[in-house]
Amino acid sequence: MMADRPPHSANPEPLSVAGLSWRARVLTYPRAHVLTCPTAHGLERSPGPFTAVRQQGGLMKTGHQRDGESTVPVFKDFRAGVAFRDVMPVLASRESFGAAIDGLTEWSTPLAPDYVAGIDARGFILGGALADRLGCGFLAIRKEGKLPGETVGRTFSGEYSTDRIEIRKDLVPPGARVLIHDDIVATGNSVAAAVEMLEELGATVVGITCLIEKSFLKGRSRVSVPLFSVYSFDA
Ligand SMILES: O=P(O)(O)OC[C@H]1O[C@H](OP(=O)(O)OP(=O)(O)O)[C@H](O)[C@@H]1O
Ligand SMILES: Nc1ncnc2[nH]cnc12
Repeated sequence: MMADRPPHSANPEPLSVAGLSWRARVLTYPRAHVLTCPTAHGLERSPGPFTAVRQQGGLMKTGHQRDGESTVPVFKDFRAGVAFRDVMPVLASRESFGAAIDGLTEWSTPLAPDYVAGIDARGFILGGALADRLGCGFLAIRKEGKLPGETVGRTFSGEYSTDRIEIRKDLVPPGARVLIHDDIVATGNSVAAAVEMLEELGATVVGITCLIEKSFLKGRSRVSVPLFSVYSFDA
């Protein structure tokens, strides 16, 4: 099945992303291809271009931003002395946004989720785009007090704050296959709380994706489901 995704009419010229043109990326990850991807049904599939990009030293490189350090700058005095990684430049760049969503889609497709659950608030941005690429519904895991109706929730502490997150009970069918997405996994306590809440509702959490992982905090050890990060920082 080939592309049914409309051309990117605002930017018709091909863009270079790690040696791949925008046109090539569109053809590689068309909506129709994602929806019918053989791996979603347990068959083999050759690695896509994002795999090749990640093999070049472990960090995604784009034509404009050469490495993760410059793409995801650190602000040291922003929140309680934590090395705050700002995702906004990644999202602001059409190229790095596109390459990130390609990578997240490539990794998630074989897991065949029914829903992407994004964590309030930054997890909604790429989480929503990913749900659309995967042909999934989107579940909002919100901060305390934002959702009507019956909810389940968990309270946890992260790098710089203590928060409570909640999800509506009635929107998660028992047995649903759910992929969790957040912008950053630091301590891992947010995604661990999200896994617990979804499992309490009878869902199966098939995987976790994030844009950035502070791998030295070992957040992925807090969960027992596969976790994928676009950028991983070990300091
Ligand atoms: O792995 P952890 O240590 O739990 O940290 C990761 C979480 O911390 C941030 O949440 P914050 O409440 O600051 O997010 P927002 O700006 O998206 O509201 C981030 O968006 C993740 O949700
Ligand atoms: N170091 C960090 N930078 C940005 N967002 C975060 N959320 C939790 N830790 C963070």
